[in-house]
Amino acid sequence: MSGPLNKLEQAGQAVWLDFVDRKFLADGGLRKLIEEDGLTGVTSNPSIFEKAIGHSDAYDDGLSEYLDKGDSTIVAVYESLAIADIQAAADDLRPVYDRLEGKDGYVSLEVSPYLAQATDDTIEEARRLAEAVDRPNLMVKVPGTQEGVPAIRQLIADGLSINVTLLFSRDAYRAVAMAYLEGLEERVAAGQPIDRIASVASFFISRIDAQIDKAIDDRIAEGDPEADALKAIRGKVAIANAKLAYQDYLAILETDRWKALAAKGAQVQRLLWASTGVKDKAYSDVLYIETLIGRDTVNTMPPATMDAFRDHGDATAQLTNDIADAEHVMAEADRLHLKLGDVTTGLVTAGVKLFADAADSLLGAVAGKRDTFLGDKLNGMSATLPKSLDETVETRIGTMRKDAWSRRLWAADATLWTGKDEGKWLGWLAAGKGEQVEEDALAKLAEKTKGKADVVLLGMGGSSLGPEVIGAIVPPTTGAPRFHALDSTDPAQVATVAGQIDAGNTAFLVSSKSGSTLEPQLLEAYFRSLPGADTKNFVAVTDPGSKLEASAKADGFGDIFHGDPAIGGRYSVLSVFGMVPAAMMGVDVPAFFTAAKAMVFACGPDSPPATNPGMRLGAIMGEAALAGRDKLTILPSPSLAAFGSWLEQLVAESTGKEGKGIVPVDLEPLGSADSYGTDRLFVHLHLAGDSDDRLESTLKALADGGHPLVRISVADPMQLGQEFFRWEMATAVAGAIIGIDPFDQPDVEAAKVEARKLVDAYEATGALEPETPLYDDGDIAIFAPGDPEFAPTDPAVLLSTHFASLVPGDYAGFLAYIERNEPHADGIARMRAAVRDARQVATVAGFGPRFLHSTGQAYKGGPRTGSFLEITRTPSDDVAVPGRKASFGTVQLAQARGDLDVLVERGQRVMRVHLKHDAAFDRLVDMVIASVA
Ligand SMILES: O=P(O)(O)OC[C@H]1O[C@](O)(CO)[C@@H](O)[C@@H]1O
Ligand SMILES: O=C[C@H](O)[C@H](O)COP(=O)(O)O
Repeated sequence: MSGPLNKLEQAGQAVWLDFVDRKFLADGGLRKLIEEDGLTGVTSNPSIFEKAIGHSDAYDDGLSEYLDKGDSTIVAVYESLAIADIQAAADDLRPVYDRLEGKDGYVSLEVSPYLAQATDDTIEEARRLAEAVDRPNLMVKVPGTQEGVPAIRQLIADGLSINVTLLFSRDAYRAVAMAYLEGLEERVAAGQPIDRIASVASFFISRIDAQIDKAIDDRIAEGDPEADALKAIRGKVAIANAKLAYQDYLAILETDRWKALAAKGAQVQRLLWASTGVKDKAYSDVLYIETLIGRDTVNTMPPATMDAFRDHGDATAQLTNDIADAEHVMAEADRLHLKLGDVTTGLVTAGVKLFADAADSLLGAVAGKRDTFLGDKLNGMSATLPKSLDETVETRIGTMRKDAWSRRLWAADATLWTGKDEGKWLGWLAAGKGEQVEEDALAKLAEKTKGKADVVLLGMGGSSLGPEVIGAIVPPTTGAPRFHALDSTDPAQVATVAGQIDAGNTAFLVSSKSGSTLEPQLLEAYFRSLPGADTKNFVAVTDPGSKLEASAKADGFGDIFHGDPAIGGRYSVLSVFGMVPAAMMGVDVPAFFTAAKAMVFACGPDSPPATNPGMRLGAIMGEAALAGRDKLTILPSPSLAAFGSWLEQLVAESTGKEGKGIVPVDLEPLGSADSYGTDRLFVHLHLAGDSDDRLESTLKALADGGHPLVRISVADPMQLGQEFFRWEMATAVAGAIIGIDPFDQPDVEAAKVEARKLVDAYEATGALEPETPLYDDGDIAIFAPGDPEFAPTDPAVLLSTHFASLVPGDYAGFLAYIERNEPHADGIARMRAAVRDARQVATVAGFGPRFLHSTGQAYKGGPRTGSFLEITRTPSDDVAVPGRKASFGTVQLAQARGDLDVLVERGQRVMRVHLKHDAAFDRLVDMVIASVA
């Protein structure tokens, strides 16, 4: 053969192809080039794979095969495809490699561009890729950044063949040339062979001209007096730079250091001309080939450039011609202040970014294909947002991608948030993969619990809400015990649960991360005192070293499970705090995690924000909050109604602080679309099979009316774990956008301190501190200690004044320290609907003390837009706490008063209505509804 491409070989230059594509390989395209054009190598980069994989369906068969395994990360999927191509190309080139005894015949695969600034990670990744590709004619491509240089030295010393990429300056080239020599010297010193180690230094051409030429054009357009001199070097700087780099190469060959290595069989590190497709169409399409032909060099050509050279290239060697001219061009560039140094430095950063962008886009494309493949095994999500919110969300997603939020979140980078200790609180990421629980131990516990009639969980907030939601939504196996979560000091509620069980045939679960929360302590004392209760049937779930762990051990609990201290309570549902109760209530935990995995991987570090369901939802929540839509209104389909009580703790306690945050609105009765203000973000969670016509038509009306609406679809209740994980990620992301630490709860302790003070005083004196009501008729009493504006008067006036202060953007809260039962929930719902419709404000409600460990943080620390009606009552049948003077009823009242004091202190509006007997509740409901009518 004697075409121009073949002639390059005679001039000492190797022809490589800067392109990979599955179909091209499968069709024998590469073998044809090897046979007909004398091609001896192939290069790839993230942009090349992005074009190949991201924009064609040629890879879909391979993709399905991989995705079938179920637990592949997106990077693993991408790598499997890329590696298969690289192996195929390496196999095509293997005869060349063998014939040339390892001097050529290489295929290059680049390390992740995300690692270009990390030496150790680059080393690790290069070793891993070399092992995975498992071909002697692989060159691992490593960026020649400052951090890349020591990695290159190490990898050469390891015995890998390395293609150093992203070289733009002679200084950078000389640094990697030295790293190559050092790596070889290290091997020689260790008595290892060096003759099969190949390396190329990829020196980029066209990207330099693209920058310099643009600067020249701008200067000429501005009327620069040096226009002629500038024009004279247009399109010449990159070539001159490369020619001089080649002179540097020749100089290295003259050193004794090199000669010593050569004597041991070392191969030269060839300069490879990369980026040789012309970017300025005004230039000859073979400009960056013809000018750079010389001995022991490589030119890697994009297919079009290769075709052009085959067609009309001139293979005369010119690389060492006109060196003085090259020096003159460089001197002129310097004199004309074209700042080549800055350009080449900038190109390295831009080059890393460009490849990272391509990788993001590629991973996004793979993620999209993966989602399609998974179908409804991955819970779906769609959003209808008003235009301005949609734009800010997309802009945010763009900056999140550029700033690598997916990777940084998984890498526990606290600078995503406030830069404090957030990095220590990300154990929930691993928990999502099931890494925090031991399935065998749970299976044993499930077996042990099977024979019991009931399981009663005693715990608060993060230690009870997740299990309660699982119990309400996920179907247990048949014959499993009934499950009760008790998170109250309300005497009636305690008595209700006690009345439903036989303590001798019940498994009790005392659940507290800190192991020092008051309520589970009191409840444990109470249930252990019931006839038939046996501590062997008690299980503790707590963090290692807690007070609960010590007492459970001392008291002979049947089992103790340890939580992960790197997980905060509200993020703990996929750890033992959710999974121990799940196992006890008969949920198939391994199957639950298998179903959850699809979301965990979809939200993985390699899933760019646009295709990362947790990140996208977090961006919507965060941006909506910043735009004043800070009331996250949860509208589930009937079977998912319970989900909100877990979600509201996560969102409220995580984001509601420093006067900022998101106020979750759960279980608010559905209103007409026009009863909602512009401070709402609606989220509809839908379980397949559920239907609710009124809800559906309201959702449609909301979206049509310009309200933001996120719709989430869950195909199967076993996929509930996906929602736990999605929302954890989303909340962490929303926290980052809002600018707070989503893992602390700075305002929760204050109410506990106030309640403790009152209880301690009670234990000492036998009475709670007296208070003076504004109104008392023997049925109800009203207090408003925080507001001096209130004078003793008629209750109707007090209530209407209280609600009259609500303006759009505010929210009304009903904090009810009474039994959580249906009649109470109904009454509260009626009051909420009346206030919402009358004042066009969001309404929230919580039963105390349950909500104190959940949404209470946001009510105290979040936006100061709340106006609360606290409801307390004198219980008709109080329940004593064994070993204490204070009864459950007294403790509950102390908690309510402590809560009120702190709300007042934090500048929220609050009025308290005390019911002197249970029947007064209905009267209160009527009075509230009348007060806003
Ligand atoms: O599991 P623990 O330590 O008993 O805490 C229960 C709940 O109380 C809180 O600390 C709030 O008081 C929550 O964050 C937590 O989920
Ligand atoms: O190794 C090859 C390089 O990655 C490639 O030549 C870069 O070319 P570009 O500047 O056209 O992206």
